[in-house]
Amino acid sequence: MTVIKIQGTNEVIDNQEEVIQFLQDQDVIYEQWNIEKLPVNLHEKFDLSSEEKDEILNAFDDEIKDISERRGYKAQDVISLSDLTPNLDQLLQNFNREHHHTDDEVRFIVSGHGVFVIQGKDGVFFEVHLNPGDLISVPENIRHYFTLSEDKKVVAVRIFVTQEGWVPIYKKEESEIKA
Ligand SMILES: CSCCC(=O)/C(O)=C/O
Ligand SMILES: [Fe+2]
Ligand code: NI
Repeated sequence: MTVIKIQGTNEVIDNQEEVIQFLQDQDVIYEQWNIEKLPVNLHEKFDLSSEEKDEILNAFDDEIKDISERRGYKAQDVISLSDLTPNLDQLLQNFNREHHHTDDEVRFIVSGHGVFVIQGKDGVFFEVHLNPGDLISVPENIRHYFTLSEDKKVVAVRIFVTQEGWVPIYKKEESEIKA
């Protein structure tokens, strides 16, 4: 179940229809893909060989092709973050710093959990708590950051237009900096 928490308030949205409506109002793409397509040997597996990463991409090939045709994405890969990941702390420190990208940021959660914290249209950040089978796209130029959940591990498919459009831009635009 995907849950949204509005930061700085006690507001939690856990009704799935309301979650979908909330994200749609924020122009955040949210989809659920059938996670049962993941081969059993890869369930909750975090130390992945490049062959196993390809197996994940193959398992969701139809869905990846479909969204790529709809949205113009050109490439995909698989990222795994867990205590087995070299430089996990450094990677998490970077993901955890507020930033934006010039392309949208598409992530499909395969195993584990993750939390995207996204700046809403009213300026208030909201947390999206994601589970296996959830796909999210943070819109281009929208400030956000990412953190792991309590299990501290995730496998995700990353789908993108270009590597350049996906570079994190940490600094805020001058116009966004309040005096
Ligand atoms: C779920 S993938 C890890 C987060 C990430 O790749 C990213 O770019 C966050 O902004
Ligand atoms: Fe990002
Ligand atoms: Ni769970």
